[in-house]
Amino acid sequence: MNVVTQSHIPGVERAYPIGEPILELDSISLRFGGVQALTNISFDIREHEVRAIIGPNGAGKSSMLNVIGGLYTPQDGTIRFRGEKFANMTPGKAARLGIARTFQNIALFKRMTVLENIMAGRRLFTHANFLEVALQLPRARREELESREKAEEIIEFLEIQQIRKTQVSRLPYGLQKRVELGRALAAEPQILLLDEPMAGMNVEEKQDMCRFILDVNDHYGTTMVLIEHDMGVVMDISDRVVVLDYGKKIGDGSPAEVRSNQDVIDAYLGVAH
Ligand SMILES: Nc1ncnc2c1ncn2[C@@H]1O[C@H](COP(=O)(O)OP(=O)(O)OP(=O)(O)O)[C@@H](O)[C@H]1O
Repeated sequence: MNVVTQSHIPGVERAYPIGEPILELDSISLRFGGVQALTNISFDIREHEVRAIIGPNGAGKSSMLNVIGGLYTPQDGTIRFRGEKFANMTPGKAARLGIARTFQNIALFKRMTVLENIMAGRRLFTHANFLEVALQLPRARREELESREKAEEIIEFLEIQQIRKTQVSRLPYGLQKRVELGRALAAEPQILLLDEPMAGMNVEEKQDMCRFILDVNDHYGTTMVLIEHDMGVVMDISDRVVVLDYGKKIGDGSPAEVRSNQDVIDAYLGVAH
């Protein structure tokens, strides 16, 4: 197997070399009434890699992410996570397996602060009931402290200390996206699904987001699956790219391989986006 040991920083060894497939999608087909959103799609995602899904509008990228995250159940095909077969993934199962995601339209609690939003991402790790929290019983206090500690670590990592007590609705779009990344990280995911993490950002915000995606991958070893329209961004930060068009897979490989694939050039790269 071709193990990639090169870090995203040239000349530096990767702390988490790319490993075996952690997620395998086999012959996935998904229909909405008469619309065939995905047709017989198979590909895998290796542990610790940055994997991109690209394709023109309506190609099926979001549908694919929603199948992985358990929001959509495909009519055909299977998903394997660390070799275990799942005919029907659900959002709850995905979360328990360590699959977290961000959304195209920011899904934060707008009236809460940055810190509170990131702490909200810890809910998988908190078990205290309402009464325990209200009475501040030992388990509730301990969980609250752990959540806060983890949230503060993430805030420092994402360089958002200055806004930790700011209400999210007051933040510019690019920073809200960074907070959303932080909230997903609070769940300590093994796989992070990013739905157009750079959409609507200016060049500077995009550069920042790219850096944080690579930093997260380098520092935590988190496997990343991202959908992105900006081809430049995808080619710069991805280890491997899968290309969809009209719900079918037309390319799969390294950025260089995908770039020189004629079907991809015809279907996607030749089209102005
Ligand atoms: N919930 C749904 N109900 C009905 N049709 C849907 C649904 N979700 C997606 N589709 C259809 O499935 C096809 C693939 O859509 P999808 O959103 O997955 O593509 P995409 O590549 O993410 O597009 P975009 O880049 O525009 O977001 C489209 O024809 C779309 O209209």
